[in-house]
Amino acid sequence: MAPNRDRDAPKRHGPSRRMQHQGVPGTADDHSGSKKRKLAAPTNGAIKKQKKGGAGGGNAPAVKPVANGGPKHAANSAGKASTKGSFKTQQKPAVKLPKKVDPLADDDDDEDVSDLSGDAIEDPDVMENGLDGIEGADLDMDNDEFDSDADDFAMAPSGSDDDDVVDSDQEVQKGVWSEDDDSDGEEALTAANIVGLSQKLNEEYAEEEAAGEAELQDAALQTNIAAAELDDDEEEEGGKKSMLAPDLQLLRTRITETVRVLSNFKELHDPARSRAEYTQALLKDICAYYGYSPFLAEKLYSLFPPQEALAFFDANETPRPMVIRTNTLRTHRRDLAHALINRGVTLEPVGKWSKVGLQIFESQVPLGATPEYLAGQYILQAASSFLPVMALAPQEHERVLDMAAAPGGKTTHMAALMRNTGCIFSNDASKDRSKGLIGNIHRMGVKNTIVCNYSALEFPKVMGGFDRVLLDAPCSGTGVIAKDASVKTNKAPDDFLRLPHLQKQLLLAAIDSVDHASKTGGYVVYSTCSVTVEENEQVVQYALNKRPNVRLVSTGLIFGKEGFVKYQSKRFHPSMKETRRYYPHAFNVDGFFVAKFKKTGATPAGAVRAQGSAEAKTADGIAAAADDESEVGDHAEIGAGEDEEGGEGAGFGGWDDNEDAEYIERSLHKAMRRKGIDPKATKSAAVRSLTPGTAKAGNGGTGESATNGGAASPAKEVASPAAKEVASPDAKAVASPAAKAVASPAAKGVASPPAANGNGKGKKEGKAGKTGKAKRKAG
Ligand SMILES: C[S@@+](CC[C@H](N)C(=O)[O-])C[C@H]1O[C@@H](n2cnc3c(N)ncnc32)[C@H](O)[C@@H]1O
Repeated sequence: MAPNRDRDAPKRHGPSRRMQHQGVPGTADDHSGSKKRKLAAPTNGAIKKQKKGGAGGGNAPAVKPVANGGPKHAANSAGKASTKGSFKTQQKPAVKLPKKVDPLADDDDDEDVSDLSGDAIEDPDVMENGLDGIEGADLDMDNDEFDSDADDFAMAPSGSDDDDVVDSDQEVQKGVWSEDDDSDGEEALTAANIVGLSQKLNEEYAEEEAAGEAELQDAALQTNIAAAELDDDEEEEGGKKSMLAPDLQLLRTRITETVRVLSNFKELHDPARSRAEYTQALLKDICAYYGYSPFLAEKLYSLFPPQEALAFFDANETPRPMVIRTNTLRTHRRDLAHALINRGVTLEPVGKWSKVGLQIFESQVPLGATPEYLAGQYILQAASSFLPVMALAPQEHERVLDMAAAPGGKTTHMAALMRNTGCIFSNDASKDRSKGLIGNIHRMGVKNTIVCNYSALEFPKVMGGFDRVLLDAPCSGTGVIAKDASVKTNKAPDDFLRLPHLQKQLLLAAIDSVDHASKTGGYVVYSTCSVTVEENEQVVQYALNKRPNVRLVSTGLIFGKEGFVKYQSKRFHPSMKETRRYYPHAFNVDGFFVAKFKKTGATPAGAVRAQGSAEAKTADGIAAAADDESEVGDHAEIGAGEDEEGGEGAGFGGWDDNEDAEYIERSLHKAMRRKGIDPKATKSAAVRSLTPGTAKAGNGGTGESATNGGAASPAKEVASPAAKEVASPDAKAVASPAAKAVASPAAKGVASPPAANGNGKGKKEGKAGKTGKAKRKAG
């Protein structure tokens, strides 16, 4: 039902969304909030960088359409202002591939380029591809995306000015992409791409024209449907739905008109109709036009003012641009661009905010099978997925945990930022998805990563004391509807209770796994590819309430909208402004949410134990779900559990059992059914032990209860030594018993007897939790 084209929509001025730059407009500077660390300087005649004048100077080269430049194809002036001058050359697709031009002049602005020894690469694939020199770059914020591994790459001594761009002689020797003349840099990329881009734009335009024509003809045929007949009441006649397809053009017109009225209600509304009536009518039309369930349409609509909501729904009809992330462990963006352009790929830098992303416009070759791909020089990754890692900003030599890591887009990005030093524990609950994770790690030359397969709820018992933790949480995927339109109809109210419940648990586990005393870190980043408040601000607020030892800090990301401090009747902590929301209509990236916490003190052992008890109880369900393909998608959730209020220390708390009991039960039943057990028919002790009511009366699932009999799960072997070895001071307090809990039947959930320790403690901790809540409650 969702239309592909929208003739009535206000014409976009500028390139189609696919062609638009992603993220921040070109005028933005580099990450302002971040200290930039520079890398090695050039050894042989550094390539000087000349900043382009004007706004967006040095931004990605623009490619203005050459022909048929109607409004739809006007260049995105904001993002591409700096490159207007280069356009003339595009008119001559004789494509004199410039001999001495840097195609990615933008890279020069921001990256430090080291001189690298040409014979330093181990990977034979890389050699085969003719990349006889690999250089790194200082790419994001305060992170350098170079491989500093001395075995692989020889780094030249540093010494350049921060703003200077340096490059190796090797690049100059490549001729085509010489940096000698930076002023030609943008032209070079433009020229190199222009044939493809022009052709693509012309084709797009022709396609749109043809589609428009067809739609007009359709509309002419359908004018038998009067506008009034589109009212739902009248759509049904004699209990039968009209057989006529809804007139999309009429619907669109009516949507636009209703939005116009709602945007200036006082002046424009019909006194006979209330605002609520207008809104209801609009939502019905939105459902009919875009194909959403009424429930989700309303949920998403309520996030924005009417006009913006419409832009959001529209943006979900258009795919985001395809983006690849350069793997700076293997190559340099400029080299990669060069290689791909030579293969007939039309591309340009993703935007000023990233120095590793390349936006793909067109490709003659499958991008998942090029020699460069197979050599691990890049990964196909949505631009928005760069953001959580940029916010986390892992440093070299740190210990980092990626809690929900498969298929590894963010793990491999982190490894590049850390230049393959330190250690990343890359965890995912799904064994199947972990295979892809392992594949990417190998392909991309990542050497500092240990892959594990736990439910992340089991951290920090498995191990703790990390310098940084990324929780890219399983979510509903309301930010990626353009990719997965099934989200429009397959989400129910239940999902927005069950998923947040799991997300809250995971976030507490993430916080408890971080070493607050880390000299370099002590940070947690929470992200989702969803835009709902339930999965974002509400989860973050929950963590603030339950863990007074964290506070929100700036993500350091230079674009994105502030998180909500207020949403409908809900009020969040004022620091929620530090979180960032991303929308397809605003930034041409997938919908996303990023929050960054700094941990300021240890989590009391009791709080961690209480948290752990619930996780242990549901571990079996989690394991079952983890390998259930039907459930595991990029935004699939695995497992949900319960917890008892617990933990030592005022202000710390576990779960609000009553609040969550219903969802937990449902989730447990679901897990049972997946295992082929009818939860109703089999009222076994095991099932009963998992139900919220009985569990509460039990032993709390602490270390003690965990040792009670039964065969150890495979987790035991992994968990015990690891926990002993690496637990941090605050994790240490709980490491041993907790590790046991992982290994024990309690961890397997159904097999363990209910934990003791219940009510008295629960009450006490509940009170403590309230104290924390009171402290944190937003004004
Ligand atoms: C949004 S995806 C992660 C994407 C990944 N960070 C990346 O960049 O490639 C969410 C992941 O969470 C995993 N997951 C779901 N429930 C989990 C749990 N309880 N513990 C650990 N991982 C879980 C899913 O298997 C899925 O791979």
